Amino acid sequence: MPLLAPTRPVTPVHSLSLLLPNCWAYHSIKFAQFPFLLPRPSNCMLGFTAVLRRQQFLIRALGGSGEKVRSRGSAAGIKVMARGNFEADAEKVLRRITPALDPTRHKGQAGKIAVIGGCREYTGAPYFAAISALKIGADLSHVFCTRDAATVIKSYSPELIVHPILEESYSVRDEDEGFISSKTVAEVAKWIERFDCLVIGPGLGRDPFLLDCVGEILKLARRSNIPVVIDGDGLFLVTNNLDLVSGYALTVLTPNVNEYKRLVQKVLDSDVNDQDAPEQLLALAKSIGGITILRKGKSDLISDGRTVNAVSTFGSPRRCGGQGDILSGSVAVFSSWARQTTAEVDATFSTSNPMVLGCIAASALLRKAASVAFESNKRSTLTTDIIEHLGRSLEDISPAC
Ligand SMILES: NC(=O)C1=CN([C@@H]2O[C@H](COP(=O)(O)OP(=O)(O)OC[C@H]3O[C@@H](n4cnc5c(N)ncnc54)[C@H](OP(=O)(O)O)[C@@H]3O)[C@@H](O)[C@H]2O)[C@@H](O)CC1
Ligand SMILES: Nc1ncnc2c1ncn2[C@@H]1O[C@H](COP(=O)(O)OP(=O)(O)OP(=O)(O)O)[C@@H](O)[C@H]1O
Ligand SMILES: [Mg+2]
Repeated sequence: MPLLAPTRPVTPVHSLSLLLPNCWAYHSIKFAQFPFLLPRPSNCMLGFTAVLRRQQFLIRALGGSGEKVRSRGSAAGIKVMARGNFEADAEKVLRRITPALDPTRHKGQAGKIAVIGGCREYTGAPYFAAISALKIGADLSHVFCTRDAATVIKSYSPELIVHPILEESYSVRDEDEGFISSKTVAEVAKWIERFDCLVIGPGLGRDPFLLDCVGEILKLARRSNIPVVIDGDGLFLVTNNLDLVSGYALTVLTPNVNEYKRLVQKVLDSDVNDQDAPEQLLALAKSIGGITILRKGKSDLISDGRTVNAVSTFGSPRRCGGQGDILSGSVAVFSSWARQTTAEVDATFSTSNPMVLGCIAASALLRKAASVAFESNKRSTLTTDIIEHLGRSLEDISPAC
């Protein structure tokens, strides 16, 4: 059965949660809008078996035991936690992590983001990611790209700080590669400590020399403890060099359908299984050492190897290119805010992984903005239209004052 092809209409109130003690104060596993996890009158027994099988899988995957599941029980005696509508939770996450516009704060405190991407072919993707970060409320947004892409990206917006430092093979002689690579990494090193998060990959391209340099930048980010969101061609790099991120908890991967397929094949040596999508994602994130993965699709699924969350609010039926780039820039901002929030504001909130919270918030906001943009633009909705609605959509959920 396809992941989200319910045989009957469902509202998003179906939610299955297991609460397990672990090193976060607790972990909730929620499957919003996975109606196939719930028993149906027509295939009741099969439904129960599937629920039990999946619960047991998750409990095993988390190293817990069946007794630890807290339950209100269900009519059928199956341990199902009914924790309400997930979509409401996503808005709550957005409200909790979005910082107040405090006049005592100085420039930079609402977020400094850098996008590593942009080459001869792709200048739109890094622009979309970087400008989305600003439109949501980050203070500064940098782009590190190739020389060819830099002038183009600058011309899109004077708001972005653009560094033309990356080089592709065609512009570098073989004997200069070592020197150029060190120079490139040194340029990024001058800045890296100032950034709250790097977005690596939108519009990066697949030039082998350039990807090698970006691998070194990723190692530098990891040594410096800077969070990273890996998207687009950054995922191509990481899928072929898993050690770059394995076990680095401040990593978020945001694969689309193709990128996810490659990742699953490489890491789990299997095909994508839409029937057991949450379990497979959980296993994948766990196999890469507990990094966070946001699997994009009709329903966005998010896991850090301990929890699985879904964001399923309807966005827009338009699938124009660039929406994933908005998402990666947004995850960078929201996860940075979530890290600040957990440290400064709410002790009980620190029980949740800020990278996961950032993904939930970004996914919910993008979907809302896409839906509003589609309302007025219909079939001609473009990524730039969605970006224009990010601010208003966030304002509706979390007013600035
Ligand atoms: N306006 C812009 O600037 C936008 C730019 N964008 C940027 O585009 C880049 C690719 O992202 P995408 O989303 O097209 O990748 P995806 O769905 O995996 O591939 C689709 C098919 O294409 C192929 N393929 C891709 N790249 C290839 C390459 N370099 N060389 C050869 N083949 C390549 C791929 O083949 P495969 O890898 O499966 O062999 C698959 O069949 C990425 O940097 C993204 O950020 C987007 O964000 C949109 C807006
Ligand atoms: N079938 C779908 N229905 C509704 N929303 C979707 C669907 N597929 C993707 N999305 C949403 O669109 C956003 C972008 O996902 P998509 O899969 O298009 O990324 P992408 O291919 O990386 O995009 P980009 O063109 O920027 O590279 C995600 O937030 C996702 O939730
Ligand atoms: Mg993409």
